[in-house]
Amino acid sequence: MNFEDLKPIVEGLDPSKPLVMAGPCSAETEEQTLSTARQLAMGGIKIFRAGIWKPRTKPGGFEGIGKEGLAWLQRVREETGMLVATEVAMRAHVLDALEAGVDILWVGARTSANPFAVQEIADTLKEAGATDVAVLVKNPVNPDLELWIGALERLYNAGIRRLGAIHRGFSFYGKSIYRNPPQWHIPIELHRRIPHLPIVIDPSHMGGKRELISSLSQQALDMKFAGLMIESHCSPDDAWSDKNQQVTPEVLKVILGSLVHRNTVQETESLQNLRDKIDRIDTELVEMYKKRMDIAREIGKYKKEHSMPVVQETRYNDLIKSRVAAAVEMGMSADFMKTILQAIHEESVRQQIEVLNQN
Ligand SMILES: O=C(O)C(=O)C[C@]1(C(=O)O)C=C[C@@H](O)C=C1
Repeated sequence: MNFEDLKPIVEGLDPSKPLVMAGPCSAETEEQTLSTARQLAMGGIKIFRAGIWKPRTKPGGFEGIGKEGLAWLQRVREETGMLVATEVAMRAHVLDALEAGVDILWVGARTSANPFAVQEIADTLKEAGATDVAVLVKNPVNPDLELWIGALERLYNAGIRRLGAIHRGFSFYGKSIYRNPPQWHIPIELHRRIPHLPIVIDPSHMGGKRELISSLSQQALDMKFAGLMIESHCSPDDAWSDKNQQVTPEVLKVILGSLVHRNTVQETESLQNLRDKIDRIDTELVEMYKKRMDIAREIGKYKKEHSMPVVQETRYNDLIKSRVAAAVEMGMSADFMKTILQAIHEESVRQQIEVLNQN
């Protein structure tokens, strides 16, 4: 599926600028919704987001104001002229949101991980003849690119052409500075696979902390993603959900104003020279890997003759330790070097198993 006939998420916005959606995690009261919306509109925001139905991890928390909040979104639309967006997770949400004239629906990370729920949303939109509404699909909580693409395909098959993706980072068990680590290679691969699909970055959910919003937004722009969805609340510390990751409209304006837009497409000779150097180094690297694999195969023969197991943990651990230390010394990250060594080791083991199985 090539998604070639996609339409813009919304009409009338400058396509050379990132699309910015902002608003509170949840619509809590009419006053909080409208006050936030008015301030955002004054700051130049054109798309207002607010959660009405909130899929929370555990029961007992604030699960969204429900249908009542849709009337507040309608008021936001009428008063400020902003477009409005909310999350839908099932048929009833879709029907209520469509009836209220919501412009953009998004499918949340917990829902996009469930093909039955996504299909229900897609079928409901098709049955309602609402294929011109914009739908953004958040990545599934787990880093499964195919599942994410599958969700997009279900909506595309239902006739949705104002389609986009939202990258909000992936669930993670353990310690990380991020609430949902970005794992940028996954949205980069999504862009490679579906180049026409706009991908909006959600730094609020990625970082989980307001201090990280600015740097994550800058990274998103530097990687040329299509837009940003940032949580903004008129009084973040009093928010009923996700208070740590929301900023006031005023702070949001400062963050957006300080982002650097690197839009130059012109390529000079000096850039070409640098790229030529990288090409040569990459060629050398590939040749070096080949040499390394040839030696690994020789070791494979030795292991076959001496009935030694292929994986040698002590050697492998020593090797990681020394290479990682050297890389860190040279200013590279330990994770980067570990990832490379793991990939090399995997291929080395694969080659040796091949040797072992030869007659
Ligand atoms: O030193 C060995 O025994 C090897 O087979 C080489 C090698 C490697 O690629 O560096 C591969 C597999 C082992 O687990 C350890 C190291």
